[in-house]
Amino acid sequence: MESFTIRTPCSSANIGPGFDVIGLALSIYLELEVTIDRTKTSSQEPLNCRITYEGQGEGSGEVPLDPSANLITRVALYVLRCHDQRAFPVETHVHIKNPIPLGRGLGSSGAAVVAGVMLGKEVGGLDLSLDRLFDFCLMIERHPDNVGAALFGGFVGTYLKPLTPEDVARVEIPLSEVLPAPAGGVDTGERPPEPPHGIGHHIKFPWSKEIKAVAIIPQFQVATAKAREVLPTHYPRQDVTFNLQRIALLPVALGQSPPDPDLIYLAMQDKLHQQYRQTLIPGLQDIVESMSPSTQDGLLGVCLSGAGPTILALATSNFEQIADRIISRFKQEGIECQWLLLEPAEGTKAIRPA
Ligand SMILES: Nc1ncnc2c1ncn2[C@@H]1O[C@H](COP(=O)(O)OP(=O)(O)OP(=O)(O)O)[C@@H](O)[C@H]1O
Ligand SMILES: N[C@@H](CCO)C(=O)O
Repeated sequence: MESFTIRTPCSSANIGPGFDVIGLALSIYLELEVTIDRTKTSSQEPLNCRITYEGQGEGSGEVPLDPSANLITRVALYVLRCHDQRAFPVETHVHIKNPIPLGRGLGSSGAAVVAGVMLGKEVGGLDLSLDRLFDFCLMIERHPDNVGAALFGGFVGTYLKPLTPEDVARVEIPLSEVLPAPAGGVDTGERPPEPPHGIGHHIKFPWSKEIKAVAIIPQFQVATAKAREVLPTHYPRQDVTFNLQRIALLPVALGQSPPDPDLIYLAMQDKLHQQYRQTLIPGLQDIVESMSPSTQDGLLGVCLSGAGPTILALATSNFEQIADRIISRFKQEGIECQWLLLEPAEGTKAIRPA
């Protein structure tokens, strides 16, 4: 019996001004426990793959367990089919352990996509570099910040290379043509469109060891697609300049030891997405504007995590006090929250027993 575990961190995208650019991998991990029984020659399971989901896991009862409908296994099948493997090896079992809350701004879909490409690589015995896996991720999740952080780990800046018009057309292929058909769909035997080479790139930034991340997680979901629909298609020039000025500071400010709270607070301001998402996340604007290092000891800065509704506070101390203030502000809106103290995490790994 062959067995291995894939471990992928959650992530917080944007960190204020770095919309669709900056990502931070954080210490909650999606784990896939994978076994392949190579002694079997045939399987009763659809696509030779049985999925089980840890009972208490986030998304349990919500996430489909059919391998042609589950995001993780659909992504793995996409990678396999690009390499002329139509199904999983006989007989594959994927047990999903997921503590990452879904639709909360902690990169659950990014983690699922990254875990999926790694699953495809491992079960298919494919020789694919992390950079090539990033290309596959970007055919599915079109903004690079969450998948870049989840794949490579740490605090990253991500960027897309300018593509030829032909490649632009290829990356804009509808998801339905990239991912295998969901349950009930017919396998036409066709090869899906492969990603162009080197679509996405990343650079790792230093992270000051003193800085921890307090994640305040409201008990409601905001789908990323919805949180992108509320954004304008055009921005005033002064708002773009505002973000450019801050993005130039952010990686330097968060890498300095000891951290400079006033610089970090300034560097985490945003005018491109947070104010528009207030319509979906009651209290958001007040939370990011009302707390600062001068009113709260230990605080460095506050922002929306990804597309929300989670709030990310960066801090060096007084974590519980900071979380309590944000939780009580959400309470005024009738919203309950939980909070977690998180640290930067390493990237995705496939771990095989020694
Ligand atoms: N472990 C998982 N297994 C299968 N599907 C998942 C899993 N995790 C997330 N998903 C899918 O991703 C969706 C959530 O993705 P969405 O992009 O809306 O939010 P998010 O990734 O949690 O937040 P953000 O992108 O703002 O950080 C879920 O509704 C589900 O369809
Ligand atoms: N950069 C993305 C992250 C969410 O997945 C956004 O803010 O929409």
